[in-house]
Amino acid sequence: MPPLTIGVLALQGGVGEHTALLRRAATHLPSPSTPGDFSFLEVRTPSELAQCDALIIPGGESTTMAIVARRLGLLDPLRQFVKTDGKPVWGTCAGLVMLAAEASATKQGGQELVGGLDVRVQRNRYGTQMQSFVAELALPFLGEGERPFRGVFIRAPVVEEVMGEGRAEVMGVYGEDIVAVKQGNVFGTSFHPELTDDVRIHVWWLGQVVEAARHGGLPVVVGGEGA
Ligand SMILES: NC(=O)CC[C@H](N)C(=O)O
Repeated sequence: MPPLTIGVLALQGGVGEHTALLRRAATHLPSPSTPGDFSFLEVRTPSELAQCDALIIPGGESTTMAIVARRLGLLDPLRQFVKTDGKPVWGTCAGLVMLAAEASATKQGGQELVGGLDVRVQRNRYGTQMQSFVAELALPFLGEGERPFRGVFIRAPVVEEVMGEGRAEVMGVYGEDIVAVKQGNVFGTSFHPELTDDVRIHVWWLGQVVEAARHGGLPVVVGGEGA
């Protein structure tokens, strides 16, 4: 299999942290997925995006990210990457907001989204930066009997509604709140695994990317339109 190029959208937010954890995660994948099987690319232009087999959209500020993406001509290529090409994409925090079909608690006039997940998110569910917290999350997709994952929540969104025919699969909850969700090729988490030194979710996601490449892509489960 040719090396896979994993992009991290680098308009704003926790870019370096994701790249560092991806590099570490690559060393944990079972052979033949050795680190040499991957290259990592910070994505700022449509032509960089076109080189990627998979993409992470990091945390930051989704309104800013959308404005910058629009200015750089990246919004439509991102929509195509996620919804037409069906490439694996993972959004963390603001990245989850970008991948949602709808976002509430958004100022008048709304914000542009990429879409891909048939969900409505509520932004800033737990309040301001000052109300940031860490919570132990049981994440079944990491495997049976795995220890909890330390979820870092910073002005985090939650999935307040799974829309449509419920094609988005709930992957993790915090109390009653949905904080991890997956729909075909699209995965989103409310929290920031890249701000921990726990590689497990990055390892799991890279494993999904490798599987998708082996089988010619993950199923695209027609996602939300974005705003
Ligand atoms: N840590 C974060 O990514 C915060 C997300 C931000 N509150 C937003 O709505 O876009």
